[in-house]
Amino acid sequence: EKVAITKEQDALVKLIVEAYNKHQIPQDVTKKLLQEQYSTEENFLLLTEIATSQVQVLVEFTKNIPGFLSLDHEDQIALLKGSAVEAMFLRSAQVFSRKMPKGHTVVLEERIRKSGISEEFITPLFNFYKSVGELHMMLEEQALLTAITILTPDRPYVKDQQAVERLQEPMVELLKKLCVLQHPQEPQYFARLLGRLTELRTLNHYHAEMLTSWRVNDHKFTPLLCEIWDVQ
Ligand SMILES: CC(C)c1onc(-c2c(Cl)cccc2Cl)c1COc1ccc(-c2ccc3[nH]c(C(=O)O)cc3c2)cc1
Repeated sequence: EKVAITKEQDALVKLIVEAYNKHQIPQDVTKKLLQEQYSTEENFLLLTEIATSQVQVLVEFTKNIPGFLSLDHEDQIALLKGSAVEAMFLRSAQVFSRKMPKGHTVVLEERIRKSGISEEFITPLFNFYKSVGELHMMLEEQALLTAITILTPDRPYVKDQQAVERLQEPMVELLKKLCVLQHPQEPQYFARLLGRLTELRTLNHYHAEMLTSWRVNDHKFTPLLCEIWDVQ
């Protein structure tokens, strides 16, 4: 039967996209990608600054997700902590595929490759970036997929999982409809998007190892990253 977006769904996607566009890393932070030195230390410090700014952006985006602020406050924290790494992988991957301002993509890749991350994590990391790039996601899809990732009910320490499911389900239904409408020639497109969420979960594991190896080499993180990643 004909798939159609309801008035409510149209309002929801507009709210999510507006929040997604409104909260971006400030230019003065990302333009440092082109300016600072290229030592492993400098790269790590710059990526730490960008990640910290990205977390702040993520928190603001999350607060704009309809219904999120009505959740139990401890569950709000549990969802943010549980999804931060996945949301940042998704955001940095989308930025790669959306071709950042002149040359940022190449420079960001260079700095990630030379920031003290061991080779065994570099490969899955850039495979993920490539698989997201190949999807050529539209802005609405990127914004909804990020909101769906954040509203994952089975994160550690979430008490009222049903309340989170009630927020996530309409978003998944909406994304499914959008995929059918915007990619009619590719019936598997929605399934491929959800496949990325599964791949994101595996990256969480790699990231925990990345953090450990950085800490072993006495790398310092910012207070916000320590809080959201439970390090130091
Ligand atoms: C603490 C640092 C070293 C760190 O630890 N893990 C990761 C880490 C890593 Cl490498 C990979 C994936 C996830 C994490 Cl979470 C990072 C660096 O994290 C980020 C790197 C880049 C970006 C990012 C996001 C949006 C952007 N827009 C632009 C622009 O130019 O417009 C640049 C940019 C960069 C976000 C997080």
